[in-house]
Amino acid sequence: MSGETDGRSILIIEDDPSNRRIIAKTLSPFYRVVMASDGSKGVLRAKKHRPSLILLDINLPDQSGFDVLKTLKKNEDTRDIPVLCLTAATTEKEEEKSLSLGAVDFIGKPIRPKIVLARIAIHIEIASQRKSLEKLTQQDPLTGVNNRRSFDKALNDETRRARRSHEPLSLIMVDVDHFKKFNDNYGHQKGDEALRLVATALAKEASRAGDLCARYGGEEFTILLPRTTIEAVQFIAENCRNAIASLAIPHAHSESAECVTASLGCATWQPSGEADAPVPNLVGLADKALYAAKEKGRNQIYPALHEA
Ligand SMILES: Nc1nc2c(ncn2[C@@H]2O[C@H](COP(=O)(O)OP(=O)(O)OP(=O)(O)O)[C@@H](O)[C@H]2O)c(=O)[nH]1
Repeated sequence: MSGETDGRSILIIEDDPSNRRIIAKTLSPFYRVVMASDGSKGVLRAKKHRPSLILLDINLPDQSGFDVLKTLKKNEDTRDIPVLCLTAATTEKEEEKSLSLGAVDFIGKPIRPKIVLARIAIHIEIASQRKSLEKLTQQDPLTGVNNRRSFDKALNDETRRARRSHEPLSLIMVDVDHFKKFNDNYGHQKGDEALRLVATALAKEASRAGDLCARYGGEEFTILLPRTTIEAVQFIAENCRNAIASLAIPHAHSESAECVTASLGCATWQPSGEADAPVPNLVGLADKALYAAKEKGRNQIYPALHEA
């Protein structure tokens, strides 16, 4: 262990002050330590601090540690945080219950500091490897932005969220213009480089929390914009178009400009509030708008054809 926290933190949910002190003293040279003396405070601090790991005492004054564990596992913000359970009365039943509710491990009291430290280190390492793997499965390897699979999932999640909140959901489809000619004249490696630059420029424009920029396939990208109105999406699309043209990647064989440009189509869904109202095919609508932008001469945006 390096002796530095590296931004990693541990939340200790334990009612016994002397145990809290021993654990905190053991951990503080290596981790930032946050403490809570009961289950309710523990859940609140877990949501607020999003610690790297939680040490959870099973016997708490206000509620059982099992209930805290259930709450943590149900909540989107805390469910992926590894939880290590602690208890004095180690019975097989308790141990089995903790693990089946989603705890990663179980430590019996009295606390043996070196064992606690070693187990924490193992579980933090596993969690960090899992995070890296998860990121890899969501990323397009060429450009580093989200991949199609990640986009499909986000579209599904955001559609459900928009239905619940009645907030608008917008989508932009982006297609690089005359890209076949770019590859044919400058080569595939230069083509790949151009796609990377375009992706980075688009990701910068879609940087609000919840926005998602993804490579939809080939030289086509998509931007998902929750809580974005039909007017706002056009503004963002125009910024994206401008950001790509401003890269000034020479494209002497384009019929639209002297540099790499893109055409963009927008679509917006404003949920009506009726629970069974049909969900529009946002990708299809944005694709139609994109086609219209291409037809009109490329290097331009085409607004949503109609409010879906
Ligand atoms: N370098 C590179 N090229 C790609 C990649 N994926 C797709 N392409 C190329 O993108 C080009 C897309 O060509 P088309 O679909 O004909 O479209 P276009 O030439 O851009 O024409 P318009 O879209 O009508 O403006 C093809 O030549 C593909 O080979 C990639 O990962 N790297």
